[in-house]
Amino acid sequence: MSEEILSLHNAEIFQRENLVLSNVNLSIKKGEFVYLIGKTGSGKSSLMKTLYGDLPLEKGTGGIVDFDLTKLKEKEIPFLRRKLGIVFQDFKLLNDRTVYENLFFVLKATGWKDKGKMKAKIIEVLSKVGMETKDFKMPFQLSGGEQQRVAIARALLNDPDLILADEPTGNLDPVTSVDVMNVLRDIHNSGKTILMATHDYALILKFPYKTIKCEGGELFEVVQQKN
Ligand SMILES: Nc1ncnc2c1ncn2[C@@H]1O[C@H](COP(=O)(O)OP(=O)(O)OP(=O)(O)O)[C@@H](O)[C@H]1O
Repeated sequence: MSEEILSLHNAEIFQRENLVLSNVNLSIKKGEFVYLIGKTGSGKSSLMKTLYGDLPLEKGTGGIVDFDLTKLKEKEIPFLRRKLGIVFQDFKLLNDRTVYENLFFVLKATGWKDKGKMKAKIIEVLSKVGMETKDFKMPFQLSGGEQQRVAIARALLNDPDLILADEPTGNLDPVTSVDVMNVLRDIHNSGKTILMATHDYALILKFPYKTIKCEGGELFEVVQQKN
């Protein structure tokens, strides 16, 4: 049986005192690609935030990589995030430094010391997203799709066990979205586990993977029709 990398049992997801999702049961195994879909405001981001320790898991049980979400302490959150690669809709690159420096900054902050190894790692992850020739550019000199590629490269730096992508194509046009999705698919095909929140149904049809839907305050697995 393959290894479970994320599990939630009877979890309740809150935004402060507001219950957003209840009775949440979710299991993701190593190597899976899973979509989290649902209308705006249905709770996708709240669930993602609970998974990376931005919202506490107060009811139910949950485990992600090697961490118990019910017992997660403030000081453990950076260590949890090191095992996760997180990709956001708005890229969140530092605009005052180059692509290379953005990635170098993360490596330094996560304890890397050897400059040669850091350089090799940066080239490795940029090559995975096809951005190795643009390492000297500032983020604002890149298109949205290129910025998201760099953000995906940044998420790969510490060889994460799980990638959480919250609407990674939300700011991109349909053609660029497919481009970025091709990158995520290649990363998945190389063995990575990915949970991606999206409301882009066209992408799901083009890149079909297991799909979980947030609706009416609960989660359901969507059974995809085979044509
Ligand atoms: N910081 C907050 N404080 C209180 N309530 C919030 C907060 N952020 C979101 N909510 C509420 O929680 C519910 C779920 O929001 P969430 O952002 O998780 O939805 P979503 O499915 O990710 O939506 P979208 O697709 O628009 O990002 C909504 O009713 C929203 O109004």
